[in-house]
Amino acid sequence: MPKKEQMKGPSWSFCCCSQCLLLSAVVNIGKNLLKWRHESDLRSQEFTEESTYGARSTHCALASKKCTVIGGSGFLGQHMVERLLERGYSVNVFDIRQGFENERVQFHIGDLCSKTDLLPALQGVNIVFHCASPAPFSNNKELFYRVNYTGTRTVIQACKEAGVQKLVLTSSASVVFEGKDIKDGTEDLPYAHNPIDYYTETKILQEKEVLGSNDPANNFMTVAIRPHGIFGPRDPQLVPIMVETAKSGKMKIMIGNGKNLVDFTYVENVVHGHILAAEYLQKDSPLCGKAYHITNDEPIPFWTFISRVLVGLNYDAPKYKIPYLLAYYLALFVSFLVLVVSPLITIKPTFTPMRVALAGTYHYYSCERAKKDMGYKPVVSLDKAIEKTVQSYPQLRRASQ
Ligand SMILES: NC(=O)C1=CN([C@@H]2O[C@H](COP(=O)(O)OP(=O)(O)OC[C@H]3O[C@@H](n4cnc5c(N)ncnc54)[C@H](OP(=O)(O)O)[C@@H]3O)[C@@H](O)[C@H]2O)C=CC1
Ligand SMILES: CC(C)CCC[C@@H](C)[C@H]1CC[C@H]2C3=C(CC[C@]12C)[C@@]1(C)CCC(=O)C[C@@H]1CC3
Repeated sequence: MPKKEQMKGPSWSFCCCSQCLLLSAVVNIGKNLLKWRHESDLRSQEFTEESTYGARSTHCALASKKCTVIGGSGFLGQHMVERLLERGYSVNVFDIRQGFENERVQFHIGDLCSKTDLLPALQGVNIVFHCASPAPFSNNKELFYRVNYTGTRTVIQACKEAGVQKLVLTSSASVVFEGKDIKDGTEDLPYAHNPIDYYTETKILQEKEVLGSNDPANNFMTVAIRPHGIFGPRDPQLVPIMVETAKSGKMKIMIGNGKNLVDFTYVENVVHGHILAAEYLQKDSPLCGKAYHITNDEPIPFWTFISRVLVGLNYDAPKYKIPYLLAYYLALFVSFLVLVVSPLITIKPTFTPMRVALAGTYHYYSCERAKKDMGYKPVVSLDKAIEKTVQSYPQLRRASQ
């Protein structure tokens, strides 16, 4: 709407004859209209330029910018919160712990499995981002089932009850991965019949629940984002595990021939994909009830990525190679031994069949659907992402010898 002063009546000039008055009024109205049109063009131009989120986001961005990030204290969640605040959203965080301090964020501490805990965090909120999960390497099956599956059902119920309109789930590209090569996999691939671990099994159940609950007729729309191999500053997992493995001297051998391409996705690109999805998710949009791969769109040989990060942190790149199948059966054998001795001692092996599969096979995914339906394009290239990540871990850098 034009501002008040632009709406004010025409200003009268010195001659008072009726023709002149009429002419002057018409001229002034014309001028004001032109001025308003120009300013409104500028405003929309400003929005489009400032926004990488496309024209269709205008409605959402102006109408409602209140959201809750479930899992907002975690690695991805914190990056989500930072970007959402920059984009002018008002942000609630719901998490089992408070991971950081920020006076602009309203924290709600609770367990997502409890609707009573959730409901206060969802009042007056239009969009919910659900990116909470137990850590993927946990062995606690019951916890995965409770949080990822039944907990997500509770999130859906609570969203509906609180009148939330959009639910954006952080799923995982691994929901279609069975430990066998996937090259440029699309979202049409079926869910894994034999998921690589229990974490993935419950991510499948979770995604099905969220997409199945999409109900635009009742003003409840859902979408699932499937990232893969998220990395970036403050990640407590990927880079620290790599460095830990290198420090213990176990990072000397490459699994397979070193050529297998994999997606590693910079956290800011993952965040960008989530926000785009939220802003493009409208009643009539193709996003409703669908899953979207979000990657860096630059698959890289697994061992090249590992080597670049390690060398960047002053560790040696792995040099030797072991055939993939040999490594896989060795890891199976190790798991068997660990199981046998488990009543006596608890061992957590680094070398697991799941990690061998992740390290030795091709698994990269097409993000064409996200490009087409929401204009997705990575905002940070892989080179820049690796550079930024390496720089962000000075404490993990090996001192020069
Ligand atoms: N990291 C990756 O490479 C990939 C991750 N994903 C998905 O992305 C999402 C975010 O992952 P990431 O940021 O790495 O994970 P984090 O573990 O860093 O963040 C998850 C957050 O959720 C919290 N949380 C766990 N259980 C509950 C609960 N019952 N109620 C409330 N909060 C809870 C965690 O608390 P606490 O730390 O105390 O457990 C943590 O703060 C997850 O859904 C994951 O499955 C998908 C693909 C790849
Ligand atoms: C010890 C080395 C041989 C491997 C070190 C790197 C790994 C820690 C990571 C390489 C691929 C990553 C990955 C995940 C976790 C960390 C890696 C195994 C996920 C399992 C995280 C959760 C998901 O949803 C899927 C990810 C696939 C890739």
